Amino acid sequence: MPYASRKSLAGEVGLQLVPGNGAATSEPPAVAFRDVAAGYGGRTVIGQGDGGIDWRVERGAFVGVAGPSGAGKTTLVRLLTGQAERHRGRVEVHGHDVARGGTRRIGYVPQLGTIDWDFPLTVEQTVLLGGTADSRPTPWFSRRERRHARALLDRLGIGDLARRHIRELSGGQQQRMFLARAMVRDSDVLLLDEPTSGVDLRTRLDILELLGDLNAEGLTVVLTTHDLNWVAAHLPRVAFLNGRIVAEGAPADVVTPGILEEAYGSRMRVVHADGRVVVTDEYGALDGTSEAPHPPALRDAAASVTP
Ligand SMILES: Nc1ncnc2c1ncn2[C@@H]1O[C@H](COP(=O)(O)OP(=O)(O)OP(=O)(O)O)[C@@H](O)[C@H]1O
Repeated sequence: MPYASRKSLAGEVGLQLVPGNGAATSEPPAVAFRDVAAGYGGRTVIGQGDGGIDWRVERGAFVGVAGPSGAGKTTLVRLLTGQAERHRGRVEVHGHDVARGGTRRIGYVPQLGTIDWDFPLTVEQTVLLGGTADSRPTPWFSRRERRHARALLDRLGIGDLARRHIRELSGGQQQRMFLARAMVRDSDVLLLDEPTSGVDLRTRLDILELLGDLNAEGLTVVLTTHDLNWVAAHLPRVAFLNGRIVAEGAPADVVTPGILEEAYGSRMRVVHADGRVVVTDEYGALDGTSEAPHPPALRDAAASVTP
């Protein structure tokens, strides 16, 4: 189900969704970057120069962070998990400074390509280990923890794979396992680093549906992606990053040739057709990162549009 329809459904059952940044609330945002610069070995890769990154994600938002390779997307995510070198500024999760243990409410789904799949772990063990970042009295897991992990795996549709070795999973199943791992700590902010990479179209849609359900239940979702058309078609909000936040807003407002050129440094065309926004390269071919299907009307429009 597309995200927009899902929100209507949530509305029908009385769920109060915050559709994205800008919603009025007196509570601190789910995520806040305040004048932040960060990088590696002393080299600043985001927030260079005088202007650090100022960015906030409101509670209940569902936002995709897009930008070219090397733009700092993973670094931005790592700042939220306390794994990146912060050169200045402050990063907060629900008003708590990440540098002072504020990562407790963050659930993180890493890029699948960064995982050592030969590590001798079962699916259930991987999920359980997601809950052990805080100090625990015993090195083993309680029955309650196991039940919780099993319930999450069941909910994500892979309960029957709990005893399998992690290497035996498909890409979509791996994503679900890491989602369960991210949720096992009762996180209310989910961070996903490129969940659309290396999985097929069906799996992308399944992941989107799952994330939409979790978001409808109140979780804040922030993901990074290279897939512009997937973001434009399905997410309510997108932020473009290239060392700094270039623009942020609803796809219809910020997926524009000018902003794309500023973020990516190259000319792209943007087609509006059938109520959707589609990015193509300068020859009119659909953005190569996307496998999203597009109706013939979009392709015709893509072929005829001028930049
Ligand atoms: N561990 C590291 N040590 C040194 N430099 C790093 C490290 N990780 C990333 N970088 C550099 O930081 C910059 C930003 O990298 P980052 O991985 O955050 O970008 P990205 O937008 O996620 O890229 P991609 O889309 O290719 O994954 C790049 O120039 C990269 O080479």
